[in-house]
Amino acid sequence: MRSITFGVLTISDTCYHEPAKDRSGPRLMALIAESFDNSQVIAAVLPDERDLIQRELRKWIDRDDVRVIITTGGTGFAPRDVTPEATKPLLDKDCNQLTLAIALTSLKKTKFAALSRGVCGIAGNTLVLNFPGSEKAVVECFEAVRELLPHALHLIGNNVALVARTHAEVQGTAQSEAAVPSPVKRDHVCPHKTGAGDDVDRNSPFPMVPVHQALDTILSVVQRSNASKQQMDQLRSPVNIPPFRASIKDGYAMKSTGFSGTKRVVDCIAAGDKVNEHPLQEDECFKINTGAPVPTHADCVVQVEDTRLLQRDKYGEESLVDILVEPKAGLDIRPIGHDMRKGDKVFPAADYSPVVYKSLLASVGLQQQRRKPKVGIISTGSELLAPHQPAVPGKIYDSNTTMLEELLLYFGFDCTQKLVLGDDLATIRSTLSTLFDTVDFVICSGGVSMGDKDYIKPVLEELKFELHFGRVNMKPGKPMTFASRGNKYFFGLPGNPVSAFVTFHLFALPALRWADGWERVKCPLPIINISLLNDVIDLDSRPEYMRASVTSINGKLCARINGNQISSRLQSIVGADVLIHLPGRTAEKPQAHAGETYSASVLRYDFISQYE
Ligand SMILES: Nc1nc2c(c(=O)[nH]1)N[C@H]1C(S)=C(S)[C@@H](COP(=O)(O)OP(=O)(O)OC[C@H]3O[C@@H](n4cnc5c(N)ncnc54)[C@H](O)[C@@H]3O)O[C@H]1N2
Ligand code: MOO
Ligand SMILES: [Mg+2]
Repeated sequence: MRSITFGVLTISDTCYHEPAKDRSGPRLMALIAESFDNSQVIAAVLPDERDLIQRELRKWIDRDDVRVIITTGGTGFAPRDVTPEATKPLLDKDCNQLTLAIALTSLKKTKFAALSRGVCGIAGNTLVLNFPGSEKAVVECFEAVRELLPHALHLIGNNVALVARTHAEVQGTAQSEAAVPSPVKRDHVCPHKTGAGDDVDRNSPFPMVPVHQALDTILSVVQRSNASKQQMDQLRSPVNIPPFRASIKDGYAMKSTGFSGTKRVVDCIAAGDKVNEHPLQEDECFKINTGAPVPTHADCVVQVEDTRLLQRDKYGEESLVDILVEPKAGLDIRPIGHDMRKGDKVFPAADYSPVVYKSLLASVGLQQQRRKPKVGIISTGSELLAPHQPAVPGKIYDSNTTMLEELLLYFGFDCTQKLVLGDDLATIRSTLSTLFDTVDFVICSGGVSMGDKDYIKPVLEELKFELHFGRVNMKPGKPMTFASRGNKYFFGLPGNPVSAFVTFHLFALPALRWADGWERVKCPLPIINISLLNDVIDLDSRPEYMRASVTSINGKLCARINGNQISSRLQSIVGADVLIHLPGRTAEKPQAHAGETYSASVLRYDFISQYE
């Protein structure tokens, strides 16, 4: 099934200079994704410059896959509002009635809609619609045309085969009848509420949301706790580091008021010794080791390399050394509290790395636990056997419980509960209704797709969870589900082991980090650009997250896909350094080729497998 591409063009001087201020463009993209399965969106932000707008529109109109362009902004009466003027010369046909439909819908909401001069028309095979710039107006205008779009595209195509296909594409179904399309579905009515599918509509009621939108939703729903940050902010050191004046070098401690030349070695001081308080003459010194306490009456250390041994006593101990450099006060001594003073903040900034947290705590003699989100893991499936059980016909070994627990530990989170449940409505219902008494997050695998034993979504609805999304436009991981009730969060990862692996990294991990107070930018895995080594890869209609291993070739990072990518084949995670992000297939770009650069999420710290 081919996807349909929408173009969303934000036209605003302000948004052009500060893209973060663009709310209407992203809102339109979200509306498109939730209304039309199998849609792609390309987007751009331009200033109110007629030539620039026209050039971008022309480029998009010339693309085969772009079937609808929606502009937002620049339709008003201000001198710089030129969107309609930029659009009109490109149109082959005016669509005045569509313009009227938008105007009538908007006028019902506000009389100020009369101040929008947006036009609608057809350019080549592309429908172009001018919407006003405000987010509210964009939602209203989209509502006015949403149900008309499938039929409009159908008619613009004017080709029976294309019409049928377009219809199927826009509806997100594989059916190819060319009947008048029914309105797109948005209601969250789960067909498996009773365990039996609805006979009339056998499609999922959940729109496929784009990956970035799914993550945005998660991070806007999950509450960010500053408990960890506060704990780090408030933690004061109970000790000085070093607690005594410590020698930085192996050498000789002496008085700087003395001189270079011959000195008697009066004693040897090792790390762990008490501070030596004996009087010291200017022609005397102590032999001393790195990390050992500098004697009270010495004020500098001269490293062994800058000395010469002159004599040993009868026991073989050094007795006379020649100091070859001028001793300077403070030389090679770390003063008390040099690295951290008693009462100082242990963490100058929040750092959530368990390595950092635990080692700094250890350095000041503390062992305190950090408050982290409480997480429970569930694997669902009546076919699952624990790895220690003997093989049984019809059953398979459960890899997800182990995988999810190890991933939590790897990323510094704990698993407080671990459960394996059969596909049984009552068990799932009763377990979920009590599990949240003790955990904040449940990361569950399986039971979220279209089977009559996929009970997760109906149980969540029964338990009054809000289902934020139930499908994501990605491969693997399509049935990925996220729900919440108050500050309790449920991640329904698809059961296929690789789907669970990928969706854990892309959604559950960022959510846990966010809940733990991490900065937004640090919540997802780090992303790098990487060059593809495989000759040709056929792109899927869904954006795909392929497991790949990284080779550094003359310093350039390159990735090779790890064999068969079917979501049941867990072996594809062996040696997987990154998830390479391949875009959904378009007519223009059906394949990925060697040498092309793609983004990739780094799965682990030691992420380069080979150097060439
Ligand atoms: N009619 C449709 N069927 C399916 C669709 C769809 O859109 N329409 N989506 C497919 C996709 S994509 C995925 S992914 C799976 C996910 O399904 P569920 O989340 O409901 O998972 P299950 O059906 O329970 O299991 C799927 C698969 O994975 C195996 N599995 C499950 N748990 C474990 C485990 N803990 N360890 C190892 N393997 C596990 C299970 O035996 C199944 O083979 O749905 C497709 N179906
Ligand atoms: O999306 Mo499913 O996760 O392809 O296997
Ligand atoms: Mg299933």
